[in-house]
Amino acid sequence: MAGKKTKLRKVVVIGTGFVGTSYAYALLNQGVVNELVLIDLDKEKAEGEARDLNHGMAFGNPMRIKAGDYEECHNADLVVITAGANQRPGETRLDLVSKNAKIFKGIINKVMDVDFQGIFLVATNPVDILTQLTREISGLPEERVIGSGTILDTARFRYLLGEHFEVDPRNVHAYIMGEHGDSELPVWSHVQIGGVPISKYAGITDFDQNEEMKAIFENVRDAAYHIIKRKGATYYGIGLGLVRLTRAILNNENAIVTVSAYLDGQYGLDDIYIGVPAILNENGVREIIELNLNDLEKDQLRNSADLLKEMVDVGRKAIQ
Ligand SMILES: NC(=O)C1=CN([C@@H]2O[C@H](COP(=O)(O)OP(=O)(O)OC[C@H]3O[C@@H](n4cnc5c(N)ncnc54)[C@H](O)[C@@H]3O)[C@@H](O)[C@H]2O)C=CC1
Ligand SMILES: CC(=O)C(=O)O
Repeated sequence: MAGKKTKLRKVVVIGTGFVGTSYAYALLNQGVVNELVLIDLDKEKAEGEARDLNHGMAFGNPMRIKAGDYEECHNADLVVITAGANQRPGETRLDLVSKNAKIFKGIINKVMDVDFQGIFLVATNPVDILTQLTREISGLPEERVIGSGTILDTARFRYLLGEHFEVDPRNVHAYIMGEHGDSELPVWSHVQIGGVPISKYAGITDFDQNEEMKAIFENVRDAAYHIIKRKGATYYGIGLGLVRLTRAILNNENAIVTVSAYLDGQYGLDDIYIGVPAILNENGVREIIELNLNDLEKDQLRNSADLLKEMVDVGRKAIQ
């Protein structure tokens, strides 16, 4: 029967460690793509992961999964990068910058060598800095280079607020902005529960002084440390977050999500990738949502951006 040809949706994931394979597993369960190619420095690992995932196909969603090489990026819609070192207990994300910047230089050059025309989605830490370096190395337009940014932190914030107020986290609207890391900020001025501002819902006005609210934010900010101390790495949350972003992009959803996106004057910041709410669609970042932040939030965002700018320079020097 002649019919409308459906567009193939091909994703390549580079790095098949904890994060890359959690993403692949979540993709298989949610049926977002037609083809998934796994690339890793350790080719045997990528091959083993592809076989294992394929053996779940009868219970998941039909798609092609295989291990491959960089030429697969030529016609990919999306290249997701999860390759590189992760934090050891006590290490910050920023401690990884030089090591992972060098790994990224090699990876991005190999992807661009095969004339990649799609969108990069970066998860490797420090994610804001590696996203900026990905853009600089690849030369792609900024809207087509995206970092997972604070998508996970925002999900953690919504989850903890939902637990505290006994409301489904899907009905909690809240953002974490800034660095995906220790300098991030909770945007208390825009938290809403079912459309009701949190100050009205909870009867609290000074969130930064309230012990319970402070503890919620600290648990968000320090979540990775708490998990890494207990199990060595975090991966399920970000795996699902990356699928959320994949859907927003490949389904042309125009979804508002917090990602690391390029600022060119928004929030008074220039030439920086940082976590902000943005509208994502098949072209990448369509638009940055500019919230009316209060003075404290503006200061916190600027401090976070200043720190990231310094670390971008460290990353640039490492790959000169
Ligand atoms: N953005 C976020 O919210 C999150 C980011 N992460 C970050 O994701 C990254 C990956 O973490 P894990 O999967 O736990 O690490 P992992 O060590 O389990 O996996 C990393 C993989 O990268 C591969 N790799 C290393 N160099 C490579 C190269 N040049 N080319 C191709 N593959 C290469 C390794 O062989 C390994 O399979 C880390 O930087 C981690 O901090 C982790 C959790 C959340
Ligand atoms: C490791 C990391 O970046 C996280 O879990 O937030």
